[in-house]
Parts: sequence; structure tokens; C-alpha cells
Amino acid sequence: MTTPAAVIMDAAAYTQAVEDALKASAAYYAGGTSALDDDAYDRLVRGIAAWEAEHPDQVLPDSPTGKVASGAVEGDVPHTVAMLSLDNVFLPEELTAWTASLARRVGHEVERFSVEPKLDGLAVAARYDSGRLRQLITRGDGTAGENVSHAIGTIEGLPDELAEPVTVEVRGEVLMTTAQFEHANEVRAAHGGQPFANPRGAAAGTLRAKERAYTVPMTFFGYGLLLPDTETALAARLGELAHSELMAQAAAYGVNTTATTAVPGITADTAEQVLARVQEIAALRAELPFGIDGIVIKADLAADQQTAGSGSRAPRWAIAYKLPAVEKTTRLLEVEWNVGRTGIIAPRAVLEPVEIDGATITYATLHNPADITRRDLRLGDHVMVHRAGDVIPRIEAPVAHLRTGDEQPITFPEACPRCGAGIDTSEQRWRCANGRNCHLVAALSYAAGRDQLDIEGLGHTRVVQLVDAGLVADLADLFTLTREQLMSLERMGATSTDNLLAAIAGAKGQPLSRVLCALGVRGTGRSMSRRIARQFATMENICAADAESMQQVEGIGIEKAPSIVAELAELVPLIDKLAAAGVNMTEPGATAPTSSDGDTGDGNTERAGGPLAGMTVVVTGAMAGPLEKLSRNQMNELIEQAGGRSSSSVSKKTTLVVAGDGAGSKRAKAEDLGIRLATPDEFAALVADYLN
Ligand SMILES: NC(=O)c1ccc[n+]([C@@H]2O[C@H](COP(=O)([O-])OP(=O)(O)OC[C@H]3O[C@@H](n4cnc5c(N)ncnc54)[C@H](O)[C@@H]3O)[C@@H](O)[C@H]2O)c1
Ligand SMILES: [Zn+2]
Repeated sequence: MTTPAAVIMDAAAYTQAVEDALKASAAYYAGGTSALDDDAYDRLVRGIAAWEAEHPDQVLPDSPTGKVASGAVEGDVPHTVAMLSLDNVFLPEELTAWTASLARRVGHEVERFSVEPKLDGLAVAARYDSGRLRQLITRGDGTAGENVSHAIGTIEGLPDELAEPVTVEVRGEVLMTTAQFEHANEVRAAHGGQPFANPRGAAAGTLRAKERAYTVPMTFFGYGLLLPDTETALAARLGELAHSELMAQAAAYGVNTTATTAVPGITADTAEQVLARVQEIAALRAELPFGIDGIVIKADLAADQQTAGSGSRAPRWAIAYKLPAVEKTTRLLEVEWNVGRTGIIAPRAVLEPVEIDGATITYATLHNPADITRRDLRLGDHVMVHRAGDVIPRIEAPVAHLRTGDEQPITFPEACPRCGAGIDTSEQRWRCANGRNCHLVAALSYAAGRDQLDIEGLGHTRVVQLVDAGLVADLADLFTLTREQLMSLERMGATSTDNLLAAIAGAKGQPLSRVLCALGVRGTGRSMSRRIARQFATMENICAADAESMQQVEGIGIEKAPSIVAELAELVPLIDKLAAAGVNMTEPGATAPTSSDGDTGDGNTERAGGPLAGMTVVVTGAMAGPLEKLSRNQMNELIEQAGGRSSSSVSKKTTLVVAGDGAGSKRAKAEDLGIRLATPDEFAALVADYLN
């Protein structure tokens, strides 16, 4: 996939784009603190190139196009041979076009290519003198680089001494592996520094930093070997060697190369073989312990390289096959805390949606609270998000240099977000004190709640006691609890035991809508449970309903219906157990759909009749008289049992508003619209048959 270009409309926009690119590039090469991610930068440069192609006479001298590394710090150590960049291709066709043009250039088909991963770090030249590492130089602008010899000794894979006392220059990439990057940010945070946004920036910043109070390791991979002094016999011999042979020689000297990785450099004889290897490396990318941003294809033989030659920016005998960006900058909006099966409480980042390699990313893993602290993440932070292959996206680090000061600390939960119990924070991964029972405790507490089975005396603490004692393993077990069992619990006297038993026995008579609600099926809250119960009248009918008949219920669409049906199917054993324990499974006042011939009808509610048939009723203000003790939920149940529809807002569709003391705007609106009003007492009289 080719990165689309930024669109530049006029000369002023062009000048601005060049300025922006240079600024980003300078920050990028200096210490990995660019305001743009690579994808955004590449888009900008492509836009600049497109505009320049249309206006060749107006190209600015400091334009980043055609240069090795515009904006990079100019060093003062000249390179023996220029350290160039690489040209890019993005598609298989572009690669075959390149091999064809290379064949024209060298006068015959190239018969041997080397294919290597394109390591995502920064290029350095390491000069060895009689086998000892003397000098380390950055790429700089390609002709001269910076002396970064202070970093000698901190780079794994770049030995202080070679296996042979040769005088050579090894070229390659310095990078941080994922583990080194995480370690570096930890050390940095411990020293009060801001985290690096990604491994590449961390390597760039670390390599150039001179007097740091701490050192953090990096890794080197060699991909070039040359001789500063071309007069020696060694020079003559190395000069004849193919790239692949030079790499074997570098490894023999003791330098780290890609040969030690899961994606070693190989040679290929044809463009097809090259492409096959490109696919292989791309497929392995997500699992590599270091970042790659493409695959480098080189003419392997020295003679072919010499004939092809080099341009001022890149060699003509090599090309980079770029892979899609796996990193983008976005914002951290929120952190959610989810409780897993075993009670592990895991944070998850909610992101401003960002597209990475064709997928829209809205969540990323955060592992554990210590991980958040260690990375110094804050709400509102710009964050570097990484996503490769099917691996769950992760936040690499905050982009600390983009902070505005408005970022907020991330608050950690003080109680289990699912069941409300305490949290065991003794390990890195936090865990609900109820552990594996968390879901059961949460499910039972919910089922016993006021709007479900309304079992008084069965609060959270008691539920935990019952679960811990192993007396209940599911909802149905509540209904077979014995007096002895309850008495055996701590702080359970005779009175509270009897009260609880009575409350449980009373709950058996709750209407179907509440029993259904107590099951906690996703998408079936209080009012939806009532609608389902009225539609089907019995639990048997509900469980027999397929997705299509489930959709007859108002508010259940094609998406929700199948998941409700599937969840209910899983609950059948529990439902049977509840029924066997004597729990009511019918909805008072509702009649089942007539037959099973497919005609589910639409008038179920009307058929049920009742004084409120066909009416939409809104309740507002304080209830009084016989209705005084009823919660809003109970009022709504009453309305529906009496054949009406309950609603919470007044509109033209409303037929009756029950307005008690303190009724405000809803009453006023009803009066405006000329809707019939009733006092709580008048309404109680209307539905007297349904009050118990
Ligand atoms: N975010 C920003 O603000 C910003 C600014 C400037 C540049 N950039 C990024 O930098 C890249 C362009 O920079 P570039 O010219 O430094 O280099 P490049 O990454 O496109 O290609 C050349 C480099 O590849 C490296 N390389 C890795 N493996 C290699 C191998 N096996 N053989 C040979 N070389 C290998 C070498 O360091 C070489 O210098 C773009 O991807 C761009 O997005 C980003
Ligand atoms: Zn819990």
C-alpha cells in the first residue's frame, strides 16, 4: 500500500511544507522527538515531491527530496565512502520494474540478489583499527557524520575487539529491541526523564547523548563491510566478495548480523524468489523482537554493484521494499478496567480511533497498573500505538514532547469494577479479592437487586459469604438454601436467617420480567425484560423463540436478537433449575402468541387488554396513596401489566401523564400539548385491579 501524498495547492503551501518537513526531520534525527509519525512525514514529503514535479523551476534548495537525510545534524567526520539512503518500492509490480531497470543498467539479468530485513534504527559506521573498535560515526548528511564514539561499549553485537586484527569499517544499524526499549524508558523515568516515544527515537536519542548519568544497552546489526585503505591484500580480496560473503565475513569477525535472527539475510536467484522472501519476512514481522520497516534487496555480486553505481541519494543496486507503517500517533482518551475470568483486573486503553495498516484501532492493551506508572501514561496524552499482524495493538509510549500540560493522571480503581469487592494489589496484575468467584458474586448481587428479584437482606457481603462458603454455585442454589446452612454462616442469627429465607421464598413469586432480568442477559435491562416477558408470556416461549421472533419485540434489532437468543440458550440448564426450585416463570396479565405457525401477530399487548390498553403513560413527581411505596421501575411494571406502555419522556405520542407532587417540566409540557393528566390517586383507581 503506497502512502498517499499530502496535497499541496500553491507555492506558499509548498514553502510551509518544506519548513515543516525540515523541522520534523531535524527533531527526528536529533533525538526522535518529531511532531510527526513516519507515515505523516512520508505523506508530507511525497506531497512536496509531487508539487516539485509540476514546478521544477521553483524547487527550494533545502527541500528534503533527493537528499540523504535533510535536517540531520551535520557531522565533522568525513565518510570514506558516502553513506547513502535507499530508494523505495511499495508493491510487487514496482519491485519487478526495479529488477528490470537494474538488468538494463548492468546489461544482463541480475542472477543473484541478497534479501535482508530493513532494520528500523539508525545507520552507523564502526571503524576498527587492527581489530580494535576506535571510532563510531553517524550517517549525518551522508558525506560526513557525527563522532559518537562515547557509545562504544554500550552496543551489543558491536565488539570492542574483532576475532582478527583487521583494519575495516563495519556499517550497520543501531537499534533497540523491544525489551531494550522498555528497559531504557524505565531507567529514564527513574532518572526523572521523559519517556521516548518508540524504539527508533530511543536509539537515536541514546546514541547521540553524551553525558548521561546512566547507560542503556542497544543492539547492532551489520549490513556492510568496507576497507578504508584500498591498497592492502585484504582490500583486494574483500573488494571481490559478494554482499552475502561479506556478511559471512563480518559474522566471522564477531560482528552481529541478521544471521542470528528469525529473518536472516538470504540470497535469491530470481525476482520471484525475492518476492517470496519479502512475503516471508513480512509475515514474521509481528513476532520479531525488534522493529523492521521493510526489506532491503541488493544486487549481491560486487561486479553488478559496481556496474550499477550510485546516485547522490541512494545506490542503484539496492532498493527498500517498504512495509506498511505499524506505528501511528493518536490520543489516549480513557482507561477501562475489565475483570477477566480469573478475577484479573486488566486496564485497557481507549484511543481516539486511528487507522493502522487498514484497520481502525480504538483499543490497546496496557497489561497492568505498574505498566501504566512505569510508562508515565496520562489521559489526553499523544501516544505511539503499535499494531502488527493480528497481535493486539499496544501503546508503545506517550509522545511526551507533545504534552500541553492539560494531561491528567490515570486513576486506578479502589474496588473491583465488577463486583465491588476489594482488590488484591500484591502482584503486578491486580486481582479481585473474590478471584474466580468475582463473576458469580457480581451476578448474584445483581440478581438479588431491587429491580430484579428484590431479595432483602441479600447484599454484597452476604453474597460473598455464601459463595465463599461454597453454598451457592449459581442463582438457583439460592432457592434451596436451608436454615442450617444459613445459620452456619458468621454473623447470621436466627432472626436474620428467617428473614432472609422469607425474602428468598417471596422472590420465587416475582413476575417473569424480573426473573428474566435477574439472569443478566446482555441487552435485557429492566424495561427490555418487561417487553420480552409481555411479548412471550412464559419463559418456555422466550427460550423457544428464534432470532426472528425475538425481533418482534420493540427495540430488539437484527444485531441484538441473535445474541440474546444465544445467551438464553446457554442459560437453559440454569432456567430449568430455577423452575424446579419453584421460581415463577410466567408474566401476569400477558398472553402467549397464539400459535406456532409463524404468525407471531403484532397485537399481543392489545390482546392482553387492561385499562391502559393502547395508552402511553409517563410518570412524574412523587407518588402518593396506594402508589407511595412504588419505585419508578415498579410503576412502569404496573403500567405495562395494565396493558399500557411506559415512557420516561413526554411527547405527542403520550396519552396520559401521572403527575405527583413536585412534578415540573414534564407536567408543564403535558399541559402545553394538551395531554391528559392524572393524580396518583386517580391513577391508582384506574389500575386498582392490578395493585396488590
Ligand atoms: N517522523 C519524522 O519526522 C521523520 C523525519 C525524517 C525521516 N523519517 C523517516 O525516515 C525514513 C527515511 O529516512 P532514511 O533516509 O534515513 O532511511 P530509510 O530508512 O528510508 O533507508 C535507508 C536506511 O535503511 C537502513 N537499513 C536498514 N537495514 C538495512 C540493510 N539491511 N541494508 C542497508 N540499509 C539498511 C540504513 O540505516 C539506511 O541508512 C522514512 O521512513 C521517514 O518516515 C521520519
Ligand atoms: Zn470482583
